[in-house]
Amino acid sequence: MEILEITDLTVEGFGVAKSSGLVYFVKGVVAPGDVVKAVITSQHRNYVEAEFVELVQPSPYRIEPLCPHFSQCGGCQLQHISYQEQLQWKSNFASQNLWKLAREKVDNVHIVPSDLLYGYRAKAHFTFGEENNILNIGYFSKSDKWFALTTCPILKETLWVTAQDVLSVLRKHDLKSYFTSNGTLRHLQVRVSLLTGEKQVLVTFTQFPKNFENVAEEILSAGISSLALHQNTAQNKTVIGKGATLYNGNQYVQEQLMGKVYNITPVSFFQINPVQAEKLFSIALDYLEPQPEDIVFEGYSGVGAFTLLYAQKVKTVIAAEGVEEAVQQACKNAALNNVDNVQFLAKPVEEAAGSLQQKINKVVVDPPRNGMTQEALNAVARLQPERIVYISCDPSTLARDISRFQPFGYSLNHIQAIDMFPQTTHVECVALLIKEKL
Ligand SMILES: C[S@@+](CC[C@H](N)C(=O)[O-])C[C@H]1O[C@@H](n2cnc3c(N)ncnc32)[C@H](O)[C@@H]1O
Repeated sequence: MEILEITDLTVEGFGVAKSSGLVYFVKGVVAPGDVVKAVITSQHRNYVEAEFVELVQPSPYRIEPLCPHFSQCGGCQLQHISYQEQLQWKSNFASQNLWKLAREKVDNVHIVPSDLLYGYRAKAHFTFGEENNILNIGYFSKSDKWFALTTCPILKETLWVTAQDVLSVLRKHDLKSYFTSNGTLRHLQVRVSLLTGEKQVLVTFTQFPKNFENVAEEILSAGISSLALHQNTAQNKTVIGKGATLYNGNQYVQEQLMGKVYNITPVSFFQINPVQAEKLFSIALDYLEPQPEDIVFEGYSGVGAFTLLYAQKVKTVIAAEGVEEAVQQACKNAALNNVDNVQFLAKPVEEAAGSLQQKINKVVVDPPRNGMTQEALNAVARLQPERIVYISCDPSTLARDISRFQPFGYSLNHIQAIDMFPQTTHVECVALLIKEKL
């Protein structure tokens, strides 16, 4: 048995400790500042894996987690430490990555806190399963076992109530779950609009029930304005597959960001915490410093959530997004907001950035978690924009990409983090890269 002082947490929520020149990764509910007893589970050349056994001395940052599923769930890795300490962890995580991967020294990356510590998520997806033979909604645990939910406090209250209403309808129809009972019901996704209060539901099946029209009608009559039933036969846990989608009620719900309105379908990517997204985008807007003569290239533009916020302040925007459906949606959103100076390209950034004819003077990128490919990054750097605004949901891939932009003459000028997902280890950042004048 080892006695270890936990000094940090990994993104997965494992404790980090150092002892006798070795780094320990400790599984279990531990907090920075804890002194714990742990048992070694495997030994590697320069690190050791261990499992928490008992607390010797609790960290001063420890608090009682609000959610009864906390130890099992794995979705909220930081719920047991104070909010101030969560923010500190996120800021350190960004600083450490910037130094380790890009040799950019930024002490205490400024982080914008969230006003809501719980009840902030406007969209969630659940997996169906049975507990004591009763259909329920749940999540997969840290050890990949399905468990039924009695609550999920990071969700908006109306979202949770809507999920329960849909569940009641499905229970009446005696449907069984795919993942625990070989039935047909797979996932339930719910979104609530902060702008209109509309509720949007997506139910996925391996096979539609024979009476699906009745099921749809009953779900709609529970106060849901937009419903999609989707068929997915994939033998994995993906929500959306290749099967048909049947829309009932409205195809869209409307959401708003900084005065712009967006139609969102059940399969569109859209910010799940619109309040914090506005803070994120206003920092990105500051960094972009849009001017009437600017020609901007935006990569990974999704449904145009950020694009529409600055387009009318610049001359032209060329925006590239890899998912065709999102591009169609972006065009509709532009029209809805009378924005007519954006050309949306349904192309990967790798291809789009390399084929531009115009001189681009500013770039915005908002890639997925794994960051930019070297090919996309080269194509963007070759445009030689004077500034690049990089929106990122993973400080480690952000730092890696900053280091890849450095040989092209770019360096980090400003960076801020925004807490979009309190209680979790997710950190969103906006960075401004400026091209040095030779
Ligand atoms: C983090 S989202 C950003 C979306 C948008 N900026 C927003 O806030 O709504 C990343 C987007 O990049 C798209 N994407 C992923 N790889 C891509 C690629 N190689 N080229 C273009 N778009 C890509 C995804 O479909 C997704 O819409």
